[in-house]
Amino acid sequence: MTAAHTCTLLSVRSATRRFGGLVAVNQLSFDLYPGEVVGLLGPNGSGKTTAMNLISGALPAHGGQILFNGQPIHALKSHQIARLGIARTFQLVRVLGPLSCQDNVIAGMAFKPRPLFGKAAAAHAQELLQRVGLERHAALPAGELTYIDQKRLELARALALEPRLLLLDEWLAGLNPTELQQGIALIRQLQGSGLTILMVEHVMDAVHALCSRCVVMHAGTRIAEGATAQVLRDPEVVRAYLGGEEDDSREAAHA
Ligand SMILES: Nc1ncnc2c1ncn2[C@@H]1O[C@H](COP(=O)(O)OP(=O)(O)OP(=O)(O)O)[C@@H](O)[C@H]1O
Repeated sequence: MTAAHTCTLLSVRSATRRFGGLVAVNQLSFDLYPGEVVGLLGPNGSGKTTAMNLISGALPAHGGQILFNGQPIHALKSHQIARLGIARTFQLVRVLGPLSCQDNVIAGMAFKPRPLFGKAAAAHAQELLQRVGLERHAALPAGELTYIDQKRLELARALALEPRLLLLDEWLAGLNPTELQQGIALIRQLQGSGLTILMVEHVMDAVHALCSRCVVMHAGTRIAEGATAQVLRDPEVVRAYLGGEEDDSREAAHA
């Protein structure tokens, strides 16, 4: 085993997922190393969210392996994967609207390896709310937050798991330019704390600012991987993005 292998945090190996005749993720492979922020890119429908769902256990894979810290996780349930240290946010924000922000974060703690209760949970929730800039809203029902603040709350709830790997699915989408800069700064802070982050992102300014490396998918397949600037100049990547919506070729090719 090489040195690179011994320090791999996540290893996706030929992961495959079909929906009927459609191969949404086709033999996808890539590794993540501790402390990296890596972009998972590709045009709409290329399989990015499905790949995130395979890693987090929201969907079972139909082939391949996913190892976290050397341990196979592809056959585990999502709550077991969360306990091992993988947390995520969703493309469409999922906060518990009627509950206070503090209670939303406490709900996230139920899945952490050493759950906290009572005052200890409340104090930790307050720390997490502070970390994402929501400390003044602890008692507010989550449904009353603005869109970016709901995103911040979802992040605090993911951090409540004390993850080693954070999966962000278009966390920066829909933010105005000021909010985007705040969001980028927040992700940078998380990276500074040693967290490893895999982010699906269409906002290229954010990808350039945050991701040292990118994996690019098209029609379910990895078409490029490497340093961000280099990958984004790759003619196949440019073609995939300029090509617009996915065609049906993978159905024909892989059914
Ligand atoms: N639950 C599902 N049932 C059937 N098809 C699905 C399902 N989820 C995803 N797909 C299909 O799988 C393909 C990949 O979808 P996926 O959402 O992973 O792409 P994506 O790259 O995340 O797209 P976007 O950038 O638009 O979010 C698409 O053709 C999509 O329609």
